[in-house]
Amino acid sequence: MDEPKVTGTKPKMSWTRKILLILGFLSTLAAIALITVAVTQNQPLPKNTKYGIVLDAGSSHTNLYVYEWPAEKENDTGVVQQVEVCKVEGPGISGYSHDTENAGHSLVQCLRQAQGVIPSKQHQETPVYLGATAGMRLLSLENKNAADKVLSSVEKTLRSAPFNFQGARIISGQEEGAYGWITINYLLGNFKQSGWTKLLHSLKSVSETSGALDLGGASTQITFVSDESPSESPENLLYFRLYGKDYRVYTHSFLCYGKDQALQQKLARDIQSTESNSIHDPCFHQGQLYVMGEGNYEKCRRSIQNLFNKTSCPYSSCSFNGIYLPPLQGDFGAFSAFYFVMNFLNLTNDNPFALDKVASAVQSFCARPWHEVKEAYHQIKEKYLSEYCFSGAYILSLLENGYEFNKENWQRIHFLGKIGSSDAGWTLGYMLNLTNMIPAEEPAAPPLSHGSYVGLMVLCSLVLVSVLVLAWLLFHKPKCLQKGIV
Ligand SMILES: O=P(O)(O)OP(=O)(O)OP(=O)(O)OC[C@H]1O[C@@H](n2cnc3c(O)ncnc32)[C@H](O)[C@@H]1O
Ligand SMILES: [Ca+2]
Repeated sequence: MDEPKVTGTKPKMSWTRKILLILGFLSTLAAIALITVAVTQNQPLPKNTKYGIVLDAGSSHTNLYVYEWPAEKENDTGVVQQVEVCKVEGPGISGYSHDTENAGHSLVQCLRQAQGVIPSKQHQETPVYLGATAGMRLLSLENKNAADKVLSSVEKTLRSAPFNFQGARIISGQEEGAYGWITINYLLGNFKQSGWTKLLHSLKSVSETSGALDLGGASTQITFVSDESPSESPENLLYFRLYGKDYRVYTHSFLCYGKDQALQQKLARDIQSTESNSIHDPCFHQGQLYVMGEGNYEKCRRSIQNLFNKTSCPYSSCSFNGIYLPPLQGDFGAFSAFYFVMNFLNLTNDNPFALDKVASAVQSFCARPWHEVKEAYHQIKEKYLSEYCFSGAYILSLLENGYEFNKENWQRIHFLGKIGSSDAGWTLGYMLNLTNMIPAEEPAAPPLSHGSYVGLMVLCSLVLVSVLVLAWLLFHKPKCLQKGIV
């Protein structure tokens, strides 16, 4: 058998193989360079943060909120968050009706605090808004001139701050309700309508937004999506188109049914109905000063119930005072004094209690003598402490007798103070609206994030190298395999 001839010269490489070899080598180098550049050089751009300030000029006090958000994502839902809150010293601005000049001055310290939070080079571009609520609504009804002077005073101070002043005005009860509803649903991510969330929402039969219950010092609001059609009371309806979806929202604001005004209404009734010189009030702890507390929850509930006129209703259903209320729909977020009081009584939904348990907890608290309560909670401001019994009973009356929550739907109320880092309240929704940050249509899909971009680069490079290596192996079969010699 002839042996294969062995010659001293190496077999010559074909041109195709040479080109492939060079290409393979260059591609490998390119892929290594790409990966190195993607991982080491392509860092995300420095964060471009924007800021906004809203002052909530409530009846009991003013709060200043600073919000921040990434500039490139401002139209996304859920990206704005609270970074600072400053409680203004002293009363709400309506408390300056006899000292109007000083209303503005009271805000100076909190404005300084905001200057410390926001980088100075961004002060001029940062919008600042002030919205006044029920205290100023009442003052404006009683004394329009004093209310105007208070507003001019706060405007003067806000204009002299280094921010971009955008207005100081009294907002309506409907706006207060609507912006509170927008705030909590924005923060809860209920407006998110992309990918899986969209699919889930379309499968869910329950309401996909949460109703809002706000209890202030001078007014209270109830706001929720209502499918009741046609509405018996169109003036209570608002229509929104947010992130590509339509919402039909019922809202009502009850002036004088905030917890301070309700207490005043009740005490005024007590005074009218008493013949003696001192008031015996079942809503205050026994032994309390000024008002002779009786610590009687049941009697307290009965006397509060008189504040809600349920005798006439021109509609198929009413809350109270002849105001239309459609059937309650979905879950509710209850904030401001709803939360302060229930949180103090340890009755928030972190440990959900049935309605009768809540009532008996308030009952036992009311029954404790004042000296014992004062000793047990000496760290709590006496004004708040002395009123928790009344406030607990008032909240239950408002929810049960006013809005007709019952033991079946009670668990649908969630008492919440904050959502993430942001306080629940109307201010965030107000700013989102005024800065056009809640688009009517869903924003276009965002471009790739930095992480996804790097990942994709690495993956493409690896695929490229693998393909070239495979091609090389196929073309570069050892001679023996090509000739079928094993
Ligand atoms: O909305 P309006 O009616 O204008 O009032 P407001 O904005 O001033 O009302 P808040 O929600 O700030 O407070 C509601 C009530 O709760 C009281 N309050 C505030 N902080 C509290 C706390 O920590 N504990 C108990 N009560 C509190 C406050 O005095 C009011 O009576
Ligand atoms: Ca308020």
